[in-house]
Amino acid sequence: MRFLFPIYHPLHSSSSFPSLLPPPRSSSLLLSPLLSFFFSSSSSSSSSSSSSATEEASPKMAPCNDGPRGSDASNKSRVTVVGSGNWGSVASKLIASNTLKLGSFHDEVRMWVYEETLPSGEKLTDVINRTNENVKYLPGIKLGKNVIADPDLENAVRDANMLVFVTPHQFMEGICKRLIGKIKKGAEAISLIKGMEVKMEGPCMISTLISEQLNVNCCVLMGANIANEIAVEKFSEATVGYRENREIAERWVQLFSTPYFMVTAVQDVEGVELCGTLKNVVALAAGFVDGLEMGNNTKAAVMRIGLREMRVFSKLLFSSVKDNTFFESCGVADLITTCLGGRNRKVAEAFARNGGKRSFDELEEEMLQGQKLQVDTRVSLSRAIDHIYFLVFSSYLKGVSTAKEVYEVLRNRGWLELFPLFATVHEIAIGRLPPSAIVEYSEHKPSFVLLEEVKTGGIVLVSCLSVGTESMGAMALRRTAGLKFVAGFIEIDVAMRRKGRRPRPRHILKPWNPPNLKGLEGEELRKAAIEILRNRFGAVKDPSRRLKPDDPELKDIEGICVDRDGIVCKVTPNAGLRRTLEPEELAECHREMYEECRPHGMKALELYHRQNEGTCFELGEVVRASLRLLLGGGVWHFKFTAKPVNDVGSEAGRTTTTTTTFYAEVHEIGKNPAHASLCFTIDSPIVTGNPDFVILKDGDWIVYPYGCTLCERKRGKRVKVASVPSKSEVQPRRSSRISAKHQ
Ligand SMILES: NC(=O)c1ccc[n+]([C@@H]2O[C@H](COP(=O)([O-])OP(=O)(O)OC[C@H]3O[C@@H](n4cnc5c(N)ncnc54)[C@H](O)[C@@H]3O)[C@@H](O)[C@H]2O)c1
Ligand SMILES: O=P(O)(O)OC[C@H](O)CO
Repeated sequence: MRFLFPIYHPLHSSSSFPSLLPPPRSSSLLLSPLLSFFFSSSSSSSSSSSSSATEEASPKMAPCNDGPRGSDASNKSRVTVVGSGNWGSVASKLIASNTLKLGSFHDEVRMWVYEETLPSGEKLTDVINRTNENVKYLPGIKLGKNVIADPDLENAVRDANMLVFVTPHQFMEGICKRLIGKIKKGAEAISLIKGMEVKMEGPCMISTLISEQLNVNCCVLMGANIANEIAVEKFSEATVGYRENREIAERWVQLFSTPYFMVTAVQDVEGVELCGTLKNVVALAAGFVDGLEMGNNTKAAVMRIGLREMRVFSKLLFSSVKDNTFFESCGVADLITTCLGGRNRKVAEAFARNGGKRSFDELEEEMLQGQKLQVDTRVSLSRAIDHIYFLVFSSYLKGVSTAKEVYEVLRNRGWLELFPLFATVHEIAIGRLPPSAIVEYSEHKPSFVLLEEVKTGGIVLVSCLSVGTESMGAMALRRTAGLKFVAGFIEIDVAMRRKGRRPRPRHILKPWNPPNLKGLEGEELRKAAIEILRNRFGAVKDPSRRLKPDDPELKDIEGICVDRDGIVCKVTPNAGLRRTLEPEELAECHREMYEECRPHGMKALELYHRQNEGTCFELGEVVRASLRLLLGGGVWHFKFTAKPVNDVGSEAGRTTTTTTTFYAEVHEIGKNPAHASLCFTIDSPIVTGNPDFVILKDGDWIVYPYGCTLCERKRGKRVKVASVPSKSEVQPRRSSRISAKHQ
């Protein structure tokens, strides 16, 4: 028997496999107008069954035949495969077998070939078209007579409605550039490429690159798919990841599914793509273990840790990534197959056997027969540059370049210690560590645990420099450690800055701060903060000293972060912020905070306001009340327009209409809202003052710090225009104080 378990394969319901699954659904989804670009009216009226991509992955129920073969040719989908390597050729074979059967596709499948001259002197394209075999990348396998090799990229894609991208990822940027403006309007794309690009702005998934550059929707298809095995029709599975349009995902499922290639769809493009990408790094680790003959238990351990790093990394990069995706073919199955039988594993094993003395490039060239680059001296200059780039900077061995790319991300985001396996693999690959280091990182392991603890309500110690940075601290944490909500803060303002100026102590203390910090200001606060550093981290032996960014005493504190002004601005022993955010990132944090949190905050404020009509509150109370109403922690952002200052008793009766932005943060310790604390900071070019606030209502919210000074900019200078009354002058008419702390 070929399979150990019964399988219903819907595309071929005549399959001899017994069905365990429900019968195929009707084809109603295929009739959707959304798919009109795919389907002719005749094919729509087909009585065949449809596949249905569901949010939860489920075996697809694609029709045997989605329309009569005689469908109107003008409405049929044309498929082009961009790429013709080992997997590209197998993908073309799979697709070609289906386009012959499915009425809504043109029979012909175009396959773009990166032209090469074979040792015989013939062009690879000509040989493929003559023999129906990719003699270089998939020898011995007939692709199907309807696969037409085309060396002209622009020509190959011109008429395609469905584009399948399957080249080594390093080439995609160049390919996309060439294709801008050349793609048919309304075309759909899918990427089979395992890898990612790391740009200045951060990591970029290949599907995103394709979508953005070519202005197309792009799904992904990944899975446990060693091409040579699928080429000889050994059973395997794959996962299509889609963003929103599940009907399009179904169409891809239909195009790829065969009795020996079972495709399911999940609504998680990033998750699927990251699985396919990151498992290559783990496969290198597995190869090192094999090369060192460490045995199966060690290999399994490396795979488990690798899977965990894959999941954490993916979720930190994209909060939308779903856990279930890791149980699909693209996840654990691809990880296993690659760690058992992939090329990455194979070359990594040889690397370790050679004690890391022979480079990956050298081994790859020697071992991956038929799948390595041969520089063609007759290629054009741009091709030659591509070749050189390819030889120098990249490798067919996706794992090696992906390990480097992942490492870049980890380093940029301060996550290196959170991902010891990923980091170690790269360091071994570049010769910085010996292969044996693959099992020597266990001391870093607690980082994971603590990261997760933080997520579920642990305490993060944060020290912030100045007004505004506490919000940023929260956002920075969210960015660098991927925390959805910051569980709690202790803020300490440890040092002051600006040369030549007397340090101006500021403090923003949380009600739940440890007693030794509460109410402290200035020098006292600084000393207390240093005490924390001393006691908790064993740093800062001389408390009278000002801390510096590169202070040797801070060097061993995990997670220390020093801000641009040279102030220790954050200590997160385990949460992951290892650097100061760049200005653009700060701006991004502001934006995120605004977009994500504003609706909740405004809703809460409005609700509270309605319940307390005409009352004058402290902002803190409103926020505390908001917290109670929403029963949640988090970081909320409020934006207020400052009203004429005479509303709050301006001296001169002058007005200012500058928009002022406040950030209100609500922190939660554990899940108990009664233990919530809050802080709020003001980030405004016009308002200075201490962090107590008054709100007056006059058609709109007006929020000012008590006793603040309102200024206007005149000829570049700040000029005082009004003072807001002090707290004692503005007594709330009705105080509904809710002591947020430890009630
Ligand atoms: N091979 C597999 O088993 C397998 C399985 C699943 C996914 N994948 C993924 O599919 C993608 C393609 O891999 P593959 O195995 O088809 O390729 P491959 O490694 O077998 O072949 C490399 C391909 O790159 C082409 N190439 C060389 N220089 C080029 C250039 N300058 N510009 C454009 N193309 C150039 C070659 O012509 C060849 O088609 C990769 O992302 C890989 O991770 C591979
Ligand atoms: O041979 P590898 O290591 O490139 O892996 C091949 C495929 O990605 C397995 O799914």
